[in-house]
Amino acid sequence: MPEPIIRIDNIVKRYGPLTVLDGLSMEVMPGEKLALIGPSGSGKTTILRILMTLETISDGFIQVDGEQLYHVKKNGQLVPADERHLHKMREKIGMVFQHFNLFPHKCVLDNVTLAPILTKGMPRAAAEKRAMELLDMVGLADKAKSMPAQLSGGQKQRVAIARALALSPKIMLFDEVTSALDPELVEEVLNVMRKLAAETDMTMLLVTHEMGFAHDFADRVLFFDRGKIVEEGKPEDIFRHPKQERTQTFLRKIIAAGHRV
Ligand SMILES: Nc1ncnc2c1ncn2[C@@H]1O[C@H](COP(=O)(O)OP(=O)(O)OP(=O)(O)O)[C@@H](O)[C@H]1O
Repeated sequence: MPEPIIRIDNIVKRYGPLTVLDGLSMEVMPGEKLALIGPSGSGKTTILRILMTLETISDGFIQVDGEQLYHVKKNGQLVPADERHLHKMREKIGMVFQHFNLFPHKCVLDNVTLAPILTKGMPRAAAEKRAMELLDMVGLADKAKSMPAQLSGGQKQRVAIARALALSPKIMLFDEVTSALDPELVEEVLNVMRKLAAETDMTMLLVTHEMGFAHDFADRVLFFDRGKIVEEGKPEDIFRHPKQERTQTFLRKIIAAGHRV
C-alpha cells in the first residue's frame, strides 16, 4: 500500500479571532485527483494556499511527499522549518490561481522559463526546450513570443498552467481556475486539465464551483463547510446520493442556479 503524498493532521488556521480551519485532517494518495467543493468561505482556498506555503498554519502538522512541510527534525524534536526547507518543499508543488498572475512585461516563453532558470539554475536552452513542450501541450506553442496582454483569458490561464508545470511538480493545485473566464473560454482550460489528469500521474487538487467538471474529473470529492470536511466520497455518491443535509442543501442551491452536477 503506497503512503499518502499529502497528510494533513489536525490543522488549525486562524486569522486573528476568526478560525477558518478547525482541526482539519485529510490524506491524499499519489496520483489522486481530488475536488474540493463547498460554500464560499468554507476554507477550500486556504487549504491550497497553506500547501503552497503562501499561508502558515496556526497548529497541526502537514506531511508532503514523506517530509514535514512546516517542520524539520532537530535533536529528535520537530521545530519550525526555515526558509530553505520551505523553498525545497515548494518545488514539489505547482499552483494555478483564479487570476493567472502572469508577469505582464515578459513574453509567454519567458513566463514559463523564469522559475526553472532562476530557482533551479536550469540552462536557458534546456528551460526553453521544456517550456516549448509544455506550451505545445496546452496548445499555445505559436504564442511563445506573444505578451500576456495579447492573449485571451483562456490562453493566459493555459500559460499559467504551463508555467506551474515547468518545475515538474509532483502535486498540482488549481484554485477556481475558470472562475474569472468568460463562459466560452472555460472549456479550453478544462480540456487542458482533463488531458493532464489522463496523461500524467500527478496528484491534482482542484477547488472549483464547476460541479459538472468536478464530477467528471475527480476520483474523490471533499465537501467543505465552515472549515471542516462534512462529507467525502466518489463523485457519483456525493453528487447523486449526498448523505449529509448540508451537502444536499448546497447541491440543491447549485442546481437551482442552473448548474450541471
Ligand atoms: N488573509 C485573510 N485575512 C483574514 N481572513 C481571511 C484571509 N483569507 C481568507 N480569509 C477568510 O477565511 C475564510 C475562508 O476563506 P477561503 O478563501 O479559504 O474560502 P473558500 O472556501 O475558498 O471560499 P471561495 O469559494 O469564496 O473562494 C473566509 O471567511 C475568508 O474571509
